Amino acid sequence: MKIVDARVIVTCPGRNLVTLKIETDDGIHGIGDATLNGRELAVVAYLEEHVAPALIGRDPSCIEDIWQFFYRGAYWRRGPVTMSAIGAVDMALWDIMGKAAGLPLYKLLGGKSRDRVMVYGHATGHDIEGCLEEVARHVEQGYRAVRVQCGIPGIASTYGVAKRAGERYEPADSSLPSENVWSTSKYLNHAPKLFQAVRERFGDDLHVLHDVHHRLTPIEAARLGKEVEPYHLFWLEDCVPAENQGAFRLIRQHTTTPLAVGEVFNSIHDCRELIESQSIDYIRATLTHAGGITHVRRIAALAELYHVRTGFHGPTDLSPVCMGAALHFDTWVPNFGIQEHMPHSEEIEEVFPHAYRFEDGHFTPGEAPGHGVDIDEGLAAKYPYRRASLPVNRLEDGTLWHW
Ligand SMILES: O=C(O)C(=O)C[C@H](O)[C@H](O)CO
Ligand SMILES: [Mg+2]
Repeated sequence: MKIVDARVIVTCPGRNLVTLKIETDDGIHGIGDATLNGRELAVVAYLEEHVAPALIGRDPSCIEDIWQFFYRGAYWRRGPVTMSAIGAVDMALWDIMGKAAGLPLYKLLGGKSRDRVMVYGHATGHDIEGCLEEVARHVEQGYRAVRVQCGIPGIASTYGVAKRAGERYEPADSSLPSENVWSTSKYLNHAPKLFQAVRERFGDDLHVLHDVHHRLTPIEAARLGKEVEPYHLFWLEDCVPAENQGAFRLIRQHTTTPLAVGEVFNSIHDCRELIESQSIDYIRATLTHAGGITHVRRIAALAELYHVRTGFHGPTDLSPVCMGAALHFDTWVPNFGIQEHMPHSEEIEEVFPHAYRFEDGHFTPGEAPGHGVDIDEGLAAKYPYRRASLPVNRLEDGTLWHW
């Protein structure tokens, strides 16, 4: 089998999504997600100029060699643009090989380690009461695990809170970055009250998660982790920016609240120290942004040695293609923890027909060969690209902060 075509499809059914489609001479095609939120066209250019032409004529079954070719062979290693491009190629090749073998991807990876994949949904509210209503809605839908985020008194807007009640939260909310204001002290005073209210209303069994979105310093994160211990969070996510992996040791020394990190990581080198020092509990690096299945399974294997489990990033800025591939990975990987789930809009679901299904707080990947997700190119063409940027964040005195 040989690759005869590789092309990039950009579509914006409510948000930009980038898909690589690889076709072979025996009529099998595979697709991969290459969406890098707010920087979509950078990956498109990388794929179109440097990757797609070099794929033509290659044997798609040489998944490892093709991965090495684009990683080592590029000389300029790592980074979100390169690794998202490699991730899309890798996902598409696994899809092709699953279809060629007539097997769902999880069987190629090593088979089922579980019957279904637990996911967490997002509850967001302008205040604690609004958030509790959203938690209740998720519980009614069957979710066993819910991420809770709410507005902070005295701060006009913050990460994870939808503009209007009942609306979906989409962070890439304007053409150029909108500006948020942040106050660590107001946040730290308020956040524990939310978890207390969730426990009082929903009891002990619900898994409760929270995303700090990189805003604290290590000692502030240590304070938060320690203060919220009575509420038994499933995890506290991205409590500090993680360029300094050693910083997590300090947080770890102070708290038993489980820590999750890694949605912005692109390679095993971004988390090796975090994992080996046993400073975290969940690794969130995704198939799309961290070099695809071939690379993320190396991360998962390292993590397994240190009792670290997977908790893949799964926002709407990753397409159903990534979600489908992730659900196969989750079904197989021995050290699975949880999978994030932000439902895509109906328009997006129509553009990407898929075999995966939600039922009772869990997903199953389906039995279709490959990852089980396809793209309706005719429909995709009806939604042209629109530039959209993630916000930036400033402290109350104007200092640019982590968003
Ligand atoms: O889903 C999460 O945990 C996020 O933090 C979502 C991110 O803000 C989003 O993917 C940025 O593109
Ligand atoms: Mg996050």
